[in-house]
Amino acid sequence: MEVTVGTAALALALLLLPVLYERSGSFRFFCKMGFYNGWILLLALVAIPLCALRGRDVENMKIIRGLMQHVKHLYGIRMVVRGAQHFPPRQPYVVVSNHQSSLDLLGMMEVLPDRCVPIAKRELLYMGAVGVACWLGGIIFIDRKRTHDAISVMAEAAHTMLSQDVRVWVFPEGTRNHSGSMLPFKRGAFHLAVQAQVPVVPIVISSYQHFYSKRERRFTAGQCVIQVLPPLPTRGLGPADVPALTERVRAAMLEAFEALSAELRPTAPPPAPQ
Ligand SMILES: CCCCC/C=C\C/C=C\CCCCCCCC(=O)SCCNC(=O)CCNC(=O)[C@H](O)C(C)(C)COP(=O)(O)OP(=O)(O)OC[C@H]1O[C@@H](n2cnc3c(N)ncnc32)[C@H](O)[C@@H]1OP(=O)(O)O
Ligand SMILES: CCCCCCCC/C=C\CCCCCCCC(=O)OC[C@@H](O)COP(=O)(O)O
Repeated sequence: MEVTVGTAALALALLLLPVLYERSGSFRFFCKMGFYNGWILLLALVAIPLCALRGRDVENMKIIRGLMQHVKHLYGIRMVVRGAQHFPPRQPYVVVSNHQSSLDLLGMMEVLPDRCVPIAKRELLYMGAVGVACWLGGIIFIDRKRTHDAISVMAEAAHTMLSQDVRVWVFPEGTRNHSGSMLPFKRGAFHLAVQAQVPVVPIVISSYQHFYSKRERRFTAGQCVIQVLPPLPTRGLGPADVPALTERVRAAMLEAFEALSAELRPTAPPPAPQ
């Protein structure tokens, strides 16, 4: 009898789910984000054996990129890349980009150059299969609570970039930022570029506000522009130049971010005729 009641309750709940999905924006939001995380976890399980054939290797980022590129279609997100010609050919560089949400992975995978690894917080390592896939992809992990250790890891990265022809992708805001602007930039990425004497390539991912908002629990289809800005050389610069370089790059990125936000903002409907 208990089994029958339980089964009936489960069947009813399953029947109600599509209704709830249709009627509740919040429920839809949580379903979409849950599926996003679950799907990435599943993709990581596919990526692990493929990447393990090489061991920990930057070339594995091509596998991760390839496996991730369809995800935007599942959500109806159209991605437009502008300025891809600005990527310097055949040389190491440091990419810096704004960081709004875990959705940034989609934009990153859209433009990720070959032999380019992100710098990520070490907590990602403990996300089960995702952590293992990230490790196999050669992602560089830093402990944000230990500044001295993080700086050592980045100094080592400067060496690796030159000796192994590797590019590095950093989110200089250091954390996700949903404010609709950009946080002050931390200087690690710019020290890294100056230490390795390689250019900084700024990338701006347009605001998600018109199709995604964590606060409002809104996630619909939409368009995202990924704008690659002209690289800034660092040859001849030293540690004393890092603050000015940081501010120059942030100002250029903020200007591009605001221009994209204005361009993509849905235009208000025309006023109703009197
Ligand atoms: C298909 C299968 C899929 C499976 C896998 C699925 C998905 C994975 C795929 C891809 C993964 C993508 C990765 C995801 C992205 C994750 C993004 C993140 O994790 S963001 C968070 C981590 N990143 C950062 O924090 C980078 C930015 N931070 C910095 O650069 C910081 O400066 C810092 C180095 C971390 C240190 O920060 P802290 O707050 O502790 O200190 P300060 O910034 O105030 O710096 C103190 C002082 O030190 C100087 N400094 C900084 N760096 C250096 C350096 N390298 N060398 C010398 N000096 C340095 C700095 O200038 C300050 O001094 P001063 O105040 O005098 O200027
Ligand atoms: C055995 C443990 C199993 C745990 C399973 C966890 C499952 C998680 C599954 C998929 C997660 C997919 C998203 C991973 C990539 C997220 C990248 C990201 O955006 O990181 C945030 C980081 O930039 C800044 O962090 P904070 O904003 O400071 O916070």
